Order: sequence, then structure tokens, then C-alpha cells
Amino acid sequence: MPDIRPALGARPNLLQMSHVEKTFRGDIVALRDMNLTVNQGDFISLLGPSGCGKSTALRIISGLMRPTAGQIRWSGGQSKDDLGIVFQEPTLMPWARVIDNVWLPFRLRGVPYGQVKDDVLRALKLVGLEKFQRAFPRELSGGMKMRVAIARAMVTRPRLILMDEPFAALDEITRQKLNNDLLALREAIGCTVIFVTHSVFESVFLSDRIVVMAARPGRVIREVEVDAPYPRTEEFRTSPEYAAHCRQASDALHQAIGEVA
Ligand SMILES: Nc1ncnc2c1ncn2[C@@H]1O[C@H](COP(=O)(O)OP(=O)(O)OP(=O)(O)O)[C@@H](O)[C@H]1O
Repeated sequence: MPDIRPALGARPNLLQMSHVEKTFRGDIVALRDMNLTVNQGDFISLLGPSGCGKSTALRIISGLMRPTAGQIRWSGGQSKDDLGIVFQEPTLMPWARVIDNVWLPFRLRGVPYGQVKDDVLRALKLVGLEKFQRAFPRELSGGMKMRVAIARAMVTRPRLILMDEPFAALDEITRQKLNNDLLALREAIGCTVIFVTHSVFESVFLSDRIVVMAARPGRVIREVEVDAPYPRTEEFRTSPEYAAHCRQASDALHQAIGEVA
């Protein structure tokens, strides 16, 4: 399938993060003057060393946390209710079957299962788990649990999906497979993604923009554009182009680590 999304500069705006600051307990400056433009269809990675404020930025965008200063402005017709979130832990309900875990976002909105059955089954099919709909989380591998969490985040077809290091605890092969599947899913539902990671390789494979952050205080120090077209395949993962982008992102990350006071 060809990449039919508008070029980076031509995408309509989804949200704007302006001059966001977050201070904890009066003196821990987690974020300072963070500005981020998110456009429809972007796949943005927030890349940076531990403690640079990646999760804090994600929580502020989600509305789960209020900034100390600055603001998040959503473009017309959008709202923070129009998003799905995937955390590092799959956070499934252990007593509920896979299908009930995926139905949860609808259930919380009071929508009966019968009304959204097709959406729930479609989401499970997209993550390759339709045969496991009656299973309990304890019967699944780590990668499968994460697939359920992703299905749950996308079942309402949100415009924006926020992912906080979702694959960090998985082995490398499972992680690469989930990276491939995530891109395929993104094509299928056409959402925007903001993805937090420590991994240069993962960020280059997935994103079209990498926002590199430095710590103390957490701030954006560089944006790296990955202008390779989607779909991205194993061929891309072993190409000189991929290696060149990894070098660029890695240099920026070293700069970020070097800038820690
Ligand atoms: N609730 C909190 N109370 C106090 N300090 C906090 C709180 N949450 C985060 N911090 C601090 O804010 C800074 C940024 O934390 P954050 O978790 O956003 O970083 P991160 O880049 O996501 O780190 P990691 O990659 O290790 O998950 C850190 O110094 C952290 O200790």
C-alpha cells in the first residue's frame, strides 16, 4: 500500500503544546518551555535519557496531569477525549477475558457490548488475536498482552494514540514484530501517534519525526525528521538510509545526555 498521507509540512494541525512547564514539589523542574506541534497523521517519537520528562509530557498531553504553566491547544473539533493510551505495562483486568478488556473503553462510556461487537472484533483481528478473544490475560505471553492493550487503545478509533514505552519490557524479536504490526495498524485506522522510547532504533523505524529531549530541566533539544516513506519493511531496517537516520538520532541523543547538568 503506498504512503498516501500528506507530506509532513502539509498536514493539518491536531494540537499545539506551547511553553509548557512542569514543576514537582516546588523545585523538581520536569519540563521547561516545551513546545511541540502535532499534526494529523504524524508518528512522533519522544526520545531521551531517563528522567528527561517524556512521560510527564505525555501525561500533560493526555490531560491526566496539568502543566504548571503553558498550555495544550487542540485544533477545532478535537479534544483530549479523542485519544487512546498505551502504558509500559499492559494494565489488563486479570479477571476479565480478552474481549471484555478490549470492550472496556466503550463500557466506561455506557455503551453495551452488542452495540460495538463489530468494533471489538475488528480491533482484535487487527492485532492478530481474534482466536484468543475468550482467553484470560494469564494465558497470554507478554507480547500478546501488549497487543490486547493496543487493541483496547484503538477500539474507539481515536484520532491520537499516546504510547509510553509500550515495548520496553519485550524481547528484541517480539519488539520488532510489534513495531511492524503497530505501523500496519496505524495505516489501518489512520491515527496520529506520540510514542515514548529510549531506543534510537525503534524511534527511527517507527517515526517520521523524532523529538529529542534532554534532562534537568526536561526540554526539547532537537527534532530529527525521518523522511523515509511508509510502509517500512525489513528492507528499510537493513538499509543505509536507516543506518544514516540512526546515526543522526544517536548524535542528538548523545548531545542530550551531554547536556545533563
Ligand atoms: N509525581 C512526581 N513527583 C515528583 N517528581 C516527579 C514526579 N513525576 C516525575 N517526576 C520527576 O520528573 C522528572 C521527569 O520524569 P519523567 O518520568 O517524565 O521522565 P522520563 O523521561 O519519562 O523518564 P523514564 O525514561 O525513566 O521513564 C524526573 O526527574 C522525575 O523524577
